[in-house]
Amino acid sequence: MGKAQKKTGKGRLDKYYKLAKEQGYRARSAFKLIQLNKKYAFLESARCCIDLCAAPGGWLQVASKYMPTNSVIVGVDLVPIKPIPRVVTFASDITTAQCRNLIRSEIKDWKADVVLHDGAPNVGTAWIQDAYSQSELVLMSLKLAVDFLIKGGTFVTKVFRSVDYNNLIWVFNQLFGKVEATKPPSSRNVSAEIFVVCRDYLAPKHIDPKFLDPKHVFKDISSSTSTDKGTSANNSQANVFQPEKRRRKRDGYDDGDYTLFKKISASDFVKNPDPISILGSVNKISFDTEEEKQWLDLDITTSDVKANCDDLKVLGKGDFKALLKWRLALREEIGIDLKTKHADEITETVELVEEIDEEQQIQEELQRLNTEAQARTKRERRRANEIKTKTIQRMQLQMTAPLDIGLEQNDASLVGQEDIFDLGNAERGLRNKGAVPILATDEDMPDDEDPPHEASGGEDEDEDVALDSDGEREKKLSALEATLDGMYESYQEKMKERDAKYRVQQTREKHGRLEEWHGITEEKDDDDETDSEGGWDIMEAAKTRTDGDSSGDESEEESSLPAHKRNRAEAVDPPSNKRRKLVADLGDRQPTNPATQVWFSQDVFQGLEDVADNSEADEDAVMEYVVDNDEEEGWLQEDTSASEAEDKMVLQESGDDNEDVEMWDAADENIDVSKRDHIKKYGLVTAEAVSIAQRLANRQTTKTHLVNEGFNRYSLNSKDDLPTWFLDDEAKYYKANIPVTKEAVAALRARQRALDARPIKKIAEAKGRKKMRAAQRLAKAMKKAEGVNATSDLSEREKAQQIEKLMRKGTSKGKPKKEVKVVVAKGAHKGVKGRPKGVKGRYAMVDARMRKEVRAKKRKEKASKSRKRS
Ligand SMILES: C[S@@+](CC[C@H](N)C(=O)[O-])C[C@H]1O[C@@H](n2cnc3c(N)ncnc32)[C@H](O)[C@@H]1O
Repeated sequence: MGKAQKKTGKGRLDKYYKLAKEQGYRARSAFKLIQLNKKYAFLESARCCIDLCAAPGGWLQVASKYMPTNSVIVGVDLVPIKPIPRVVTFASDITTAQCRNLIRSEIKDWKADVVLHDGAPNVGTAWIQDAYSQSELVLMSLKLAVDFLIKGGTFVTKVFRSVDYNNLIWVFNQLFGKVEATKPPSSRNVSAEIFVVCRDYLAPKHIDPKFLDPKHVFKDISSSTSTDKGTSANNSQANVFQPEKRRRKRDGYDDGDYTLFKKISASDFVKNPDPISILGSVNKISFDTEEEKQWLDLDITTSDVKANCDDLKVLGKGDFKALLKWRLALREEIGIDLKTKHADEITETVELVEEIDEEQQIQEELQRLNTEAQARTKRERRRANEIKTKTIQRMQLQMTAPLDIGLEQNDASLVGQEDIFDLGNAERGLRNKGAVPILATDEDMPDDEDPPHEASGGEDEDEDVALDSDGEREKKLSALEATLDGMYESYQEKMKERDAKYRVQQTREKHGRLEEWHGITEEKDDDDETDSEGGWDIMEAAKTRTDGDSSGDESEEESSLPAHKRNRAEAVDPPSNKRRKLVADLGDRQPTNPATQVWFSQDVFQGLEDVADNSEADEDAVMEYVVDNDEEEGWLQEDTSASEAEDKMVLQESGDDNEDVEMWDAADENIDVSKRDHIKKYGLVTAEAVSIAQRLANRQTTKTHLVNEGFNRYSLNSKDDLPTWFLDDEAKYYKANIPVTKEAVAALRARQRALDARPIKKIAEAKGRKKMRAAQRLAKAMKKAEGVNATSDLSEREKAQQIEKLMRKGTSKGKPKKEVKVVVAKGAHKGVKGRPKGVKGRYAMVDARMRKEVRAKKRKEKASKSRKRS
């Protein structure tokens, strides 16, 4: 789980949570409705919508956004819902007649085109009031829906896969033309919730009340559950002893426990008197406590047992038996059960074993190994199948809204799949790839610890003798340069780490260079090996590294080299000084990694090669990696924002219809076009560029003149084989000085100011709220003033005074914020918990440093004010 993800509550702060925050939705569930609507498109044409169980209002926000203006939207929940523009809400229990009457009075004789229900009992603050179970709530919502829905209308409801699921679906099918159950991508995988979209309401003249009566709808199941308590255990037994053949009685999930994943601690499993039902009902046996971890080190806990404990849902009969045996052995080991074998019995067994002839032993051993291997392959195959099914399911459910940003990355069911396209890993992989030749070069070198320039005195002596003096000097020189380069790079690294200013400068420089850089110039290197590396390789490498965690090893290996060797190695093939363009044709390469194979074995990828052969357009099915680095100009993406400019690697998946994504093709590279595109999008962004443009516009210069100016002593320098530090220095100081005009700088500043002044959405909303409150205050004051004016008890003078007072209040800025006393947590206040002594009213404990910061801020403000005045 990533850092940003909250550890508790199913990692609540997932991408949809963040997206919801970003887009101003009150609940992440809003995306479920967006995705459902994307698939079934019921909101766009709806004129009236009723949302049952609507708090906090995420779905209402979506409805109000997607439904036509002037449509009627009504939201009901046990808890009050904060106002939403164009939406009427009230607090009521959807299972009551009062709720029905409220809706009726709201929509009058209209009929609803859509009825939504996302209710869940025991959710929200009013959970105590929830008397109904989820399924009953669904039925209640259906009862309301059939009352208000128009013929052909749509009812969307959330159901959980429980014992009642099939009965509910059956009822839906009686009342609607089309009933589909679906799980939108934003619905968490661990949740057993499913959304049923019932379309084409049949609007029968008479509906048998039994259809909507929980007693009748859920009768069968409840009777079976009450009489069949034993079957649940039997079912567990069946799960364990006939995992392949079993016909599970799909009881669904326990009420209130709608998670798909169940875990039990090893001690619970070992100590529980009914291990079989545990094996049949949980997904994993975990070893968390110290004692349990010690059990992992015991001989009886073989690697097979560990693997089996990890995922019980994929085990076969033999595996379950092995687990039960292990449990018995462990119980004996830890003294829960008495040892059954006496010492003499054991001796006897040993003697017996000795008697068995050797060949038979080998046969048995072979057979055992075979069975084990078979079981393992079977397990692997089953796992692969499961992964494949889940992937396909996800792809089917995946909708192409921009919000569907990928699949859940933390889903354990997609092991391996998520990191195929993990850019971070790929980047690391690439770096490590770059390191491979480095290490290889090092290994090829004589196995001594001497620095390169001293190597000639070691085992290389014979070779050195053969060298003429020039060659020798050259060799020494290049070795020296390599060392220098390495040292320079590590110096830069250290500077970067230490000096914040330097970092800012670097970033600025990078940004500065962004403008100067016009696309990807193919830097064809002599080093074919690196150039021929495709994006595929990188992905593969990244994947392998993640799997085997070898990246750490390699980098460790690298860092374990002596410093001078490392430096030399980097100098031999300085990966950080190259921008590589890696184009991988998917058709050319065969994935070797099983996870990758699973990914590409999906139906959607079938026939890709054929199509690629036939159509030129499909060459776009190429993944393009562009690797950049700190020293070189940044990657010129569409967005030049600081964070993106700092991204070192960008993966683009291009397609004909995707105009947003530019395809950088080495063969079809057109610097001018990309430059023009960039200018079109962002305008001129450097003072130099604006100055030149002004000169051109004012006819102070001509195109030919500019072209001629481009050929100068700065542009014709060959940069081949020059050390990095020298090139860096040159980039800083050795460049043509293009004159900039005051106007150009002013124009750019003005543009930046305009950009800065553009309020972000939140600010705009806050301003809107403020305005609305001010208007409300004024309206209230005016109403009161009218009242005062109308009274006959007051004299005209008193009336005027009161009205003036009221209007002053109405136009004031609202209640002044209560002053918060700042208490610095030092001296007597240090470490004080609760209210510090002698402090009255609202207070805030602050760090001493914070006060300094506040003072510094005030000082700065004061200074800037006085500067403005003068
Ligand atoms: C998952 S939330 C709904 C979220 C909502 N769709 C949204 O997007 O903001 C479930 C809601 O059902 C409400 N609820 C549960 N039982 C209810 C009942 N009997 N009547 C009305 N609302 C109920 C809860 O108060 C809770 O707010």
